[in-house]
Amino acid sequence: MLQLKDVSGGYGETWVVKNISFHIRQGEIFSIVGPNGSGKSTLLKFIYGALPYDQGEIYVDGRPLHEYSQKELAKKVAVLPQHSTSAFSYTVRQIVSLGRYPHQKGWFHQETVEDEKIIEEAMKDTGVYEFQDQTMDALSGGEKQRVLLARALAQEPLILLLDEPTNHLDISYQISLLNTLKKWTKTKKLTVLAVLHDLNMAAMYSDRVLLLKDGEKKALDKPAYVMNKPLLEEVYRTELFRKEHPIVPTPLITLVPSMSSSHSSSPIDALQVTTGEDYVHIRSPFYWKTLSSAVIGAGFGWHRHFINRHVDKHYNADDPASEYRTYLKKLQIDIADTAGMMTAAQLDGGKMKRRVDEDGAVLVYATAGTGNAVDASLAYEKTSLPVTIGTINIWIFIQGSLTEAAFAQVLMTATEAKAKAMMDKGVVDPDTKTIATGTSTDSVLVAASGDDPTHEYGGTISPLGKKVAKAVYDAVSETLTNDEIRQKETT
Ligand SMILES: Nc1ncnc2c1ncn2[C@@H]1O[C@H](COP(=O)(O)OP(=O)(O)OP(=O)(O)O)[C@@H](O)[C@H]1O
Repeated sequence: MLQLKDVSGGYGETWVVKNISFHIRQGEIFSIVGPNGSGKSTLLKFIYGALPYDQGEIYVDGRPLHEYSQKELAKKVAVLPQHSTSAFSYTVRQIVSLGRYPHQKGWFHQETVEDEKIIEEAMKDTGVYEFQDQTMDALSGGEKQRVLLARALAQEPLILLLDEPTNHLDISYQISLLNTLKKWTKTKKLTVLAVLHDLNMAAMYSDRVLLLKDGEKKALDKPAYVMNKPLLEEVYRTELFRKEHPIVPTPLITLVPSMSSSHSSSPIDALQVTTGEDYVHIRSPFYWKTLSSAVIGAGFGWHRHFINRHVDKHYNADDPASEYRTYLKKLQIDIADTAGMMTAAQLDGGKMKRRVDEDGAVLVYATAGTGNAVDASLAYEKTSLPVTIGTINIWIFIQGSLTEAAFAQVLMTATEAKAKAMMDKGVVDPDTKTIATGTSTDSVLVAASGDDPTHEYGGTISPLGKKVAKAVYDAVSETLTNDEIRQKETT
């Protein structure tokens, strides 16, 4: 649909675009990204004929660009430029109607019923229909942008060129615009070429991305390959991080503010433990990166308050998370900073274990009740829900940074160590009468202080895994002993 072969050019003698080639297929969303001044807008200007290029050739729908008259080109290519001067005294509808101009015949450019239908559809799709009778000067920057997009759509082009289309738009219109474009690539076979500054928008919506630097092609591929940390760091000359989007299969690029992440003393030593009537509170002066199944703050997060709350064995709330938030408010602890667990087990039976070596320190805190002990291998036979006290909560604080793989491996290591502790203590599933591997409501939290060292692995025989396994085994074994003693005392 749109092909560039070795295109170079610029302003006067200096080429700001150098030897660019690509072929965009029909229905594709293709974006151009790159730092300021890398030649993105200039390349777009070549394609819509606003600036002559010095070398190479551009083909639109298979035909060389220079063979098109302006009107012929306007039937195939519509543009939403970065800076456009719009006629302020015209109404929205009049501006959008201009999009039909290349399709109208005769001297008077009479609007047909078909034209009217297309104009209305374009206004509706861009959310400007309700102010169609207002003049452009009465609109905000974002609204004007949407009117100009409606005009470009009314043109019914084969190819839509957009230069930073989301510039003035609030986030809901950014998403809505890109969703609309995506829809049109499917329903109308529209081909989209967009200059985008937002790498995440480019990654989420583009089929392919061209990365430019100083007018040259640095990469041209699917977003998963172009959004490559070392490559982007080199091109943008800044430190950034790549993560995977939590909902859709696309990379997410994030920036890191310049903050010192090293702590003056051991981060484990900086943890303060306080005990209330019905809770144990571990607080830190700084945030820890956590992965947990806590009631509050589950999943990946950043926290500096860790609460293990004791509740009565008959505790029953319709919405435990909401009830827990009310509880934290009463304690005047900031919910956003908190990972909070619950247990009906006695908190004073909890155990803390610390392990230190040259690779840093690990602190494990565990509480245990075993009334709901389960043998995982026979859990499929169970039909009843947990009714008695019985949760093992394990918190693992690790000095250093963890890769995502290490987080996953630490969870495995801790689970294996817990299961072995249960086995050695002879904890039995009350239904199956076989050795239990955990309880049905166990919860775990892994927290990393975020400074040095970086732990690549957390498996059982890695330096980190060895410390975690031993500390979890010891903490769980001892808290199980306490639970056992308590049960004997109460029976
Ligand atoms: N009209 C012009 N006359 C002379 N030089 C220009 C002109 N427009 C742009 N340039 C220069 O060409 C280079 C590429 O500019 P261009 O606008 O294509 O970059 P860009 O990648 O779109 O940048 P931005 O992200 O800042 O919009 C820059 O060095 C710029 O200064």
